[in-house]
Amino acid sequence: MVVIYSNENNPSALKLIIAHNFVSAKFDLKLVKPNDSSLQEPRHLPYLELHNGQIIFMPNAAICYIFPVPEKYSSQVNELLEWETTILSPTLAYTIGSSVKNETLRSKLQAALEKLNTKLEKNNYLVGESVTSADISVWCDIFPLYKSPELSKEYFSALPNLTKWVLKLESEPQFKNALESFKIVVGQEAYTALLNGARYPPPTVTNEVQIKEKDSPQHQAEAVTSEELLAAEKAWKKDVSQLPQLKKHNKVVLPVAGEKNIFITSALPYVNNVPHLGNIIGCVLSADVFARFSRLCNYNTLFICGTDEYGTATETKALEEGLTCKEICDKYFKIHSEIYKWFNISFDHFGRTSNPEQTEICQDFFLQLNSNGFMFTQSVDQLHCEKCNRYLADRFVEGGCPNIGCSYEDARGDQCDGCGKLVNAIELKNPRCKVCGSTPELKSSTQFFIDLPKLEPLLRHWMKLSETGWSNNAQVIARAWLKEGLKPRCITRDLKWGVPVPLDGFQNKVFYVWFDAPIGYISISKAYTKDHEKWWKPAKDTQVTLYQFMAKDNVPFHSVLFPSMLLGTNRGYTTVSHIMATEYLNYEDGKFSKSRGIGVFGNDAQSTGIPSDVWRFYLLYIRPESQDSSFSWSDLVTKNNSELLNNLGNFINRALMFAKNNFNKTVPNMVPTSEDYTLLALCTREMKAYVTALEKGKLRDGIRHILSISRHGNQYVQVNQPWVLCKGTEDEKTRAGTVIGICCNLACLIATLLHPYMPDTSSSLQKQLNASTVAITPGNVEIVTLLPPGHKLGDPAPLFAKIEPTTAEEMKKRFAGTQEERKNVNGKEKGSGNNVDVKALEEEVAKQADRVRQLKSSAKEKSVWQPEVAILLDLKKKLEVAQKASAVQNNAKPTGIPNNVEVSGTLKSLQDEVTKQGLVVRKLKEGGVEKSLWQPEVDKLLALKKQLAQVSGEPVSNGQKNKKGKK
Ligand SMILES: Nc1ncnc2c1ncn2[C@@H]1O[C@H](COP(=O)(O)OP(=O)(O)OP(=O)(O)O)[C@@H](O)[C@H]1O
Ligand SMILES: N[C@@H](CCS)C(=O)O
Repeated sequence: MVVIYSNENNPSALKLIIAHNFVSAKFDLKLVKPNDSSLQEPRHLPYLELHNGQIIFMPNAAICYIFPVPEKYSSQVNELLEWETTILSPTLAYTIGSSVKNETLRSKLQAALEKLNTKLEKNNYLVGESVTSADISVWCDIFPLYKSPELSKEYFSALPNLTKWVLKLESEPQFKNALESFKIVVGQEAYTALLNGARYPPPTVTNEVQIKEKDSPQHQAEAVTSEELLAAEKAWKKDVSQLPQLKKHNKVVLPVAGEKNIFITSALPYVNNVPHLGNIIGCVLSADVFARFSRLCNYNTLFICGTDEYGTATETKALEEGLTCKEICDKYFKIHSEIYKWFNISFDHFGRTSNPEQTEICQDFFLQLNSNGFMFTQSVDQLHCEKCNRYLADRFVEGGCPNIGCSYEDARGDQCDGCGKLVNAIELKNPRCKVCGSTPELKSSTQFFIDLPKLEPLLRHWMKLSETGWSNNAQVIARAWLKEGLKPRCITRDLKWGVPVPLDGFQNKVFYVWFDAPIGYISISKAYTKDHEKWWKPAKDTQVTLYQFMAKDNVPFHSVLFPSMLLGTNRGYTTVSHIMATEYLNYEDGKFSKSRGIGVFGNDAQSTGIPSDVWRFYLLYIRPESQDSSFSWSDLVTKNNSELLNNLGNFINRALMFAKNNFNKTVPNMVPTSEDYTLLALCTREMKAYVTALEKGKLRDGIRHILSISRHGNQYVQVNQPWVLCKGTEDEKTRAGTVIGICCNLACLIATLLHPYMPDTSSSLQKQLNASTVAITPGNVEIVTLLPPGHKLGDPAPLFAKIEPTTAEEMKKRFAGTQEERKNVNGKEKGSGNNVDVKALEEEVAKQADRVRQLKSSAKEKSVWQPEVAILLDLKKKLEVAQKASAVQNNAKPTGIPNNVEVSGTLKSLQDEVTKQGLVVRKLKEGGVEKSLWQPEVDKLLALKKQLAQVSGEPVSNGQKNKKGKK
């Protein structure tokens, strides 16, 4: 059951109730007292508690969760919601809620209402043709204003569209019903409550709470307790020379007795393609943020990963590219390594499962489990293709889905993309070999099985002790597996590419990829250090905590199969204590897919010119933590421009520029008042919540707490107006110094907190502050004076650049379809379409060149025009490809193709020919035949590839000959 928790009269709760009235799902509403000790930290009311215990605190996020925004309006709605949070709501609170009248704020409120009035000139709703979250949120803000006759007269009399809209919504059943069931106060009282913290109820009774009314309006609509205030003051005055220093990172990290030893792995990516954004956030990026945070806490941290190179995913790719499996692994290992480097993933070691250590450890594991009685053999029916003379691994066979109710024709041998369910290859209807298309036959073969039912009692006992630290989905998935009862699992295959089974009679078989893949964690750490057993079999006085990051589909293997293997050896291996599994990231509401080439891939991200830190930020901001989430280009642009540029960047740049221009790049003398300690107390709250979130692996929440600190900072600057104070009396000048000094210190704190999320930005900010990263002490989170008065700052520079909103549409177009289709530049094989594409691209290039020229001549920073230059270069490259392809089509047959190779006319059939010829070459090479026999076939393959390259405009994908430069 989803529950809305609120105190009485809370206007933000009204928002959630209205949103709830728009959907059929039924939630519970629980009215609570702000000082109820069972309230979830940080006790912001209202909040939404989901089925899985997840809490959503931000009212706008909760509205969008309850009543999702239609995709096509998401960017407009998000922009309005952002404006509501940062401008409308605080302006209302300060202007109407404060007893002190302020003309500047009054006109700001008037301007905000006028903006809404203009928006509603031609429309019935703020966005689109029906109510969205934006209408609900804004309406609840201004309804109490409209309901006060006096205030209504003052603010609404000249705003007919806005008035009409308020009344129209009030009469709609969802609004009417909510107002009847949940009373709110109207008029000034509503906004005073907002200003004084009704929205953020304090944890203790009101008389202990500092609610201040001064001459100027408060900078926060929140209250802090006297304890929080005292603690903030004490921390600020602390002698910082005693603080723990950040430990130096050892070249080889080993666990140490008595210390916190954190061992982190991220799922080992297959080498069947470039990783896409889903793979990146699901595994390596999430693990990286956690590893960086762990190092910031001075924990002894080891982070390893590597490519998962065996199995049919590799074989399929090898066939597709006409390379050997080894060549595919080498090629993609390099590509993966480069992409992760670009994303700044801080592995201590990035290895590969094709290393010799893998064979040694994997075979040893098997023999040990076998001798412990956890293996048995059994005859298995498998599909065999006579024509290819091989057993067909799951990925090499396709056919009709056997699952009831699904009629998908192209189900894979392991899983059906139509219904998403697992498939047993031998049950496929009308199976066909993916390589040659012929119908395979059923044949028997003896295989090894791991006896999971026999291991089940050990596993159950272990799981009871371990699962509490797992993400919720990991617990649910693992329990579901156990509930069904474990079944034996076949762990050998009749394939060549893999770790050979080390037993007589089985030499032609290899281990199934999911038996060997998790062993990769051990072999990769062995490749990193010969002392790897200190991590895997720690001494009695040394505690190692293993965190494993992955997406949900990997959970069964990490929660059931691998632990069973480890327990079954009975050698005291370290087992996982925290399975940190994400849900799935979707691509603009479709599914990312590596094998099908759908979505944005690591190299695509690089080619956009958007810095890797912005990618990291956005992926973490939308991390699919408790449910699937969607990557959307327009949302990426909105979040960059609102959160990074307008919020975070604006706060930091404002503070540092002000210090440069008015205080000679030096932290001024600071004389903090209780108002400043209130700010510090609020930021301490956010910092504590940040540490708690990160410790639990709630990376998505962590970044929001950093953004809240800069939001507090922006409000503080806005209210204190140091630019005015600076021109005033000596006291006012001192006050300006205090404000700016505190802001520089908050910027320094942000630089540290940002390090796990945006390492480049963090170090660039540190350079601007002339400071270094400080350690975080999770047991004692406080804000100290990191930059004392007199500290010399560096040179300020903008941290983020605006991304033009038009970029979203451009990128959406550019990355539509599959990787293959993109390479083909909008379907060259359709013949006449080509010249049109060339023309369209020429126009795009001209337009983009103009944009770049204008930006450069407007003397904007390089960081502003650089992304646009990258887009231009990419467009030019595409144009060149399209021009070449167009020339090929117009000339019927490309030059340089030997006569024995026919030009097939279509790109698709050429690709098929390359795949088939690749298979012929591979079979000959792997079959050990003489070079004189396979060389002519290699030549034919190269000629075909060349022809394909000319038609597709892509460079020839090299075989060894090219690599060695012999050609
Ligand atoms: N959309 C996604 N969101 C988050 N994690 C993902 C997503 N897709 C895959 N992963 C994770 O990335 C890793 C590699 O996945 P995999 O190679 O199977 O990619 P894939 O795109 O799902 O493959 P395919 O569609 O080709 O079967 C796995 O740990 C998987 O859980
Ligand atoms: N290669 C697997 C993970 C192995 S740990 C995957 O990418 O899903």
